[in-house]
Formats: sequence, C-alpha cells, structure tokens
Amino acid sequence: MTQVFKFGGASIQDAAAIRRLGKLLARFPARPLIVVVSAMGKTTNALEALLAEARNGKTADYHDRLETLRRDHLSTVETLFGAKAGPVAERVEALVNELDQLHRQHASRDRPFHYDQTVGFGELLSTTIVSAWLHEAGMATAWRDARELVVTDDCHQAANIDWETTAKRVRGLAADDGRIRVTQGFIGSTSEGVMTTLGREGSDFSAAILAHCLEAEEVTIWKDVPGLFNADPRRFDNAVQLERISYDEAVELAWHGAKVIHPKTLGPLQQKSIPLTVRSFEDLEAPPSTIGRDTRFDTQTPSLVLRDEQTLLEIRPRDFAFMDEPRQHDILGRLVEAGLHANLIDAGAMRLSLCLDGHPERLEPLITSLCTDYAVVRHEDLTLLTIRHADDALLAALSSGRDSLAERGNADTAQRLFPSTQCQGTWHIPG
Ligand SMILES: Nc1ncnc2c1ncn2[C@@H]1O[C@H](COP(=O)(O)OP(=O)(O)O)[C@@H](O)[C@H]1O
Ligand SMILES: N[C@@H](CC(=O)OP(=O)(O)O)C(=O)O
Repeated sequence: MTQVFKFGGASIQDAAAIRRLGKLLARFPARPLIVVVSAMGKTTNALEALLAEARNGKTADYHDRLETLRRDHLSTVETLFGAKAGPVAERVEALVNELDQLHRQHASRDRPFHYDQTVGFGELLSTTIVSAWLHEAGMATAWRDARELVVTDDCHQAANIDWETTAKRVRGLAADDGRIRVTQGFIGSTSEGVMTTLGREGSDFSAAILAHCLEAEEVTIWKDVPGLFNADPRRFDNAVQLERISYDEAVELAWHGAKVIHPKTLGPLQQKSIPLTVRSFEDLEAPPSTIGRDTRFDTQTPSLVLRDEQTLLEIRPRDFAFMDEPRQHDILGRLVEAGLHANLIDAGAMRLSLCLDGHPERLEPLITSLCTDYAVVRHEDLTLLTIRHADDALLAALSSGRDSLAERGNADTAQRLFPSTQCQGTWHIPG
C-alpha cells in the first residue's frame, strides 16, 4: 500500500539535513513511496521578500537577494555532490534564471499571480536537489512536477483543488516500479498550466491531496518535534505530547493556529480514513502522534494555542442603531472580499468585534472601507489564546495578570485576547 511522507523546510535546511533525510529514507524500503518536499529552510520567506523588492522597484536589493538564493542552493549542491555537482548545479542555475526571467514578464501583473510565479520556485529548487541526492545515495528515485499532478483554479495564493482532474493525473504516481517519487508540496497549476500555490505552509495539504487521490495507507509528516503536543513546545515549558487524537480535534487545533499542521490537511484524509502520523526526523525511536478516527482521548488533556500579531476591530453603527443581522452581513461580506478570516467574532447590541491576523496589505483596505460607514476602534499587537477542554480554574489561572480585550467561549473552546506585551517569554500550563 502507498505511503506518503512529507518533509518540511526544517528537515532539508542544508546539506547535512538532506544527507540525514537520505539516511532516514534508506530505512523505509517499502514501495510505493511518495515523498512531498517543501522549500529549504526559510526559502519561501526569502522569495516573498524578493517579490516585494521586485514590485517596489528596489532592483539592486532584488538582484542581491536573487544571487544569495542562487549561491545558497549552489553551495548546498557543491557540499553534497563535490566533484559530481555539475549536472545538478546546472539544473539549479536554470531554475534561478527562469525565475528571474519570469519576473520581467510578470512585473505588471497583479500581485497574487506574480506571487505564485515567484514563490513556488522554492519547492522546484529543493526537490531538484533532494531527488538528485537520493539517487546519488543509491535509492531509485523519480522527480515529478506537482504542476502536472495537482490541478487547481486560478485563485492565486490560495488555489482550490480540482479534485476530479487531480485524481486522474495522480493515478500513475504510485506505479510499483520501486522508485521513490519526489514531488513538490505547496504548488499546483491551473488546467492551462499556470503555476499556483495552496497557501503558506500548504505542503502538508499537498501530501494529503496525493494520499486522498491514491487512497494511501498513511501520511507521515516528519518534524523537528516528536509529534503533536497540547501546546507549542517552543512556547510552553511543560507541553505534553498527544499520542492519539481524532481528525476533529486536530482540525480544531490547526484551525485555531497550532502551526504544526496546515488546517486543510485533515479533510482529505478524514474522508478516506487515512491516518496521519506526526514524527520526528531527528529521533526515529521517539513515539509519534497519530491522528485518526478514534475520539476517545480528545478531551483528556486541555490544549492551548497562542496566535500573535492580532488586531482587534470594534465596529459600531454611527447612528445608535443595532448591530443587527443586515449590518453583520455587510461587515462579514467586506471581510470575505478582503480575503481575511476572523479568529474571534463577538457581537453586542451595538458592536461587532473582529480579531484578525495583522496582515497590513489586506487589513488597511478593509479598515478604510469600514470607516466610511461605521465607527471603528482598532487595537494592535495582541495575542489570542485559544484553549480546548479547559476548566474554570485553568482559564482563571491563564488569565490572571493579563487584561482581556475580548473573550468568547462554548462547551469545548475558550478564547481570550491579551496585549502581546503581557504574553512574552515562556508559558507554563498551570495544573
Ligand atoms: N501543538 C504543537 N505541537 C507540536 N509542535 C508545534 C505545536 N504548535 C506549534 N508547533 C511548532 O511547530 C514546529 C514544526 O512545524 P513547522 O516549523 O511548520 O515545520 P516544517 O516547516 O518543517 O513542516 C515545531 O518546531 C513547534 O515549535
Ligand atoms: N514552503 C512553503 C510551504 C510549506 O508547507 O512549507 P513548510 O512545510 O516548511 O511549512 C511555506 O513555507 O509556506
């Protein structure tokens, strides 16, 4: 049965990491094996900065960054392949040159389109190197172009999957010829062949799309943590690993901002009952986390998610009228048009409060539009705490000494919005 492995930026950040990836894969001889790979390290952030420089006319900065990108990838190739670097270095050079050429072609197009023609190159570069290295390390490997597999609409930067066409294209991917298939996460293309991206951190979703279409046995996401924890272990000194949780619970954590899994990943897997394993690429012996149908363990441990860089908008009618359904409909419609998502919504008789990611390019036009019809008060630099399965004592302890600007709660989930200045440093889960 087909296995799908996904490796994120941290697992292939440099030559040493790619060597480690080769050793890891050598321990998994079962085929068919599909390996979905993200861009190396923080390449996607670098490509976003490159795009901004290109669009702001900072030509010298653009060229410096492009050359840094070229140098970093070539230096990884040289470290890995030494005297045999030539053919791989040529392919890397060709990709960087193609990226540069596309910039000239697309500079006058709208930003989301231009974004997708730029930022997707991170994955094309990384898979070119990883695939060649696996071959060099003695594993039969075939590089596959995700743009020929994952078909989407033209909603650039957040493309929607054409499941029927994708399923047809993906069918041959699991051909049992013993070769590992290496392909890119995060990217796809329209039916006309124009590159699209699936949203930041979307490679987990790519792995789920392929697994869904191939009815795979399992998806494994390899991470720098042993599994899914009840809070980000970088932020909470006593976070504990959740060894078994359900799709439903995992989707709640991901939706509320637990960065470890992209929220869209769970749906395609749940539909086909394909388990998702989150595992450490650093320690193969560490017990992993498994996400599946079993809901028995979901409520045993409270889970916490912190989301930084939040903005709260308090929106009021100017005429002392109610914040009734037509007004809420109007405001939420503008939110959708701006391409924004509210992480917390709270309504009063004459107020609608929305907590949004601080995304200046989308937020500013929304605020300008709202200010024409409503009184808007804006609070910046906030951190949203979401707790699943909390009791009153835990909520009180976490809120103590912090000013809550907005709150929401139901039977399973409580949210509190605090000033980020009161949320710095390491957190400890009381209990
Ligand atoms: N609930 C959580 N459980 C585990 N890790 C989490 C959680 N929330 C956030 N993280 C963070 O997610 C990181 C791994 O995800 P990410 O950096 O996106 O990996 P990659 O880009 O390699 O796929 C971990 O280093 C950890 O700090
Ligand atoms: N490289 C893309 C897609 C992705 O999923 O990356 P990672 O798996 O490293 O989070 C991004 O950074 O958004």
